[in-house]
Amino acid sequence: MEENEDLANKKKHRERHSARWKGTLAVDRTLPTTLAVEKLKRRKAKKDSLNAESDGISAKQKNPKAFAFNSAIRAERRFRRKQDIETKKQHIPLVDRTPIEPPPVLVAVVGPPKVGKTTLIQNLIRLFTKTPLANIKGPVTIVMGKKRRVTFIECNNDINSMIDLAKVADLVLLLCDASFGFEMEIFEFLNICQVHGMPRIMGVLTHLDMIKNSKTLKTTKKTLKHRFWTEIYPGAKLFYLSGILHGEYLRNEIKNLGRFISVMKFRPLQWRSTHSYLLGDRLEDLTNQELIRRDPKCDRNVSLYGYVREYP
Ligand SMILES: Nc1nc2c(ncn2[C@@H]2O[C@H](COP(=O)(O)OP(=O)(O)OP(=O)(O)O)[C@@H](O)[C@H]2O)c(=O)[nH]1
Repeated sequence: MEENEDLANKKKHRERHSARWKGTLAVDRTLPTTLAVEKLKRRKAKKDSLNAESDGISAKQKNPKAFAFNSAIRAERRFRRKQDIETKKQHIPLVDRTPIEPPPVLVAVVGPPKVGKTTLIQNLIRLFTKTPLANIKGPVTIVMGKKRRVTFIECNNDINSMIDLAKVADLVLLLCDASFGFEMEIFEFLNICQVHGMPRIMGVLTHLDMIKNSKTLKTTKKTLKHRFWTEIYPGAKLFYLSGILHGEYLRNEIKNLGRFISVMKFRPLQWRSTHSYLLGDRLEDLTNQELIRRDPKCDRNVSLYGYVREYP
């Protein structure tokens, strides 16, 4: 009887109603989730930094082993790089002495005969001025941007012109007939450039449409590119003008080349800073015509227009 009374007094077992326990949303609370781990890590890092700050020592000082380098080679490289940067800072920086209103950038178009120099200059002039220029006599200066004027000069195929232009050109467009390959003139010009401070040089491959086989075209482009890189420097810019249509190069390719020239930055050259020069791009004879008529060999008064590029 007593036993029965005890059982009646005891609470009855009740089923759990929570969904977690019914199995549908059961989550093992003992396993930490990635979020929880992240949170813990962050809390620990904060605590560590606070501790370090309070002690007045950094985490690196506190636990140097954790910050020791893993690879001796990598550490050596890092050290060498740091030293290089420090030594570089010790050099006297190159002073850019270009005036506020700089003279036009001089672009020399160099290459063997019949390679397409005149056509290229004409196309570039047409692109920026929207006016075709049929006859090109001497240097042509055009405006390429808000702050950039460019003078194009075609280089004659003689050594004197090459030497003169190598001394004054800011940028050289080195044209090469891809169906023929690099010619002697190109190597000659590069040698001349080398002793005159080496201006910026960009290669332009023309007559690519003469190579009909696509496989040959691909290999030619590749070989010429690598040959060009060995002569200038690996990675030197080389443009491809893949064909001519109605006497003009493809508009897109010319646009690309023009854009490249218009935004190009020029480093001041050491050689130029010690060799001032005057570039006359226009010449006018002011002598009295009557005097010339009387004596064709009389002394002449000549007026030269151009820019003095003087570096004090
Ligand atoms: N098929 C083809 N013909 C071209 C290409 N580039 C130029 N030409 C032609 O080659 C000929 C010579 O071009 P020019 O621009 O006069 O060459 P140049 O280098 O100024 O010649 P010189 O002033 O005599 O040294 C022209 O008839 C052009 O149409 C090209 O990529 N493909």
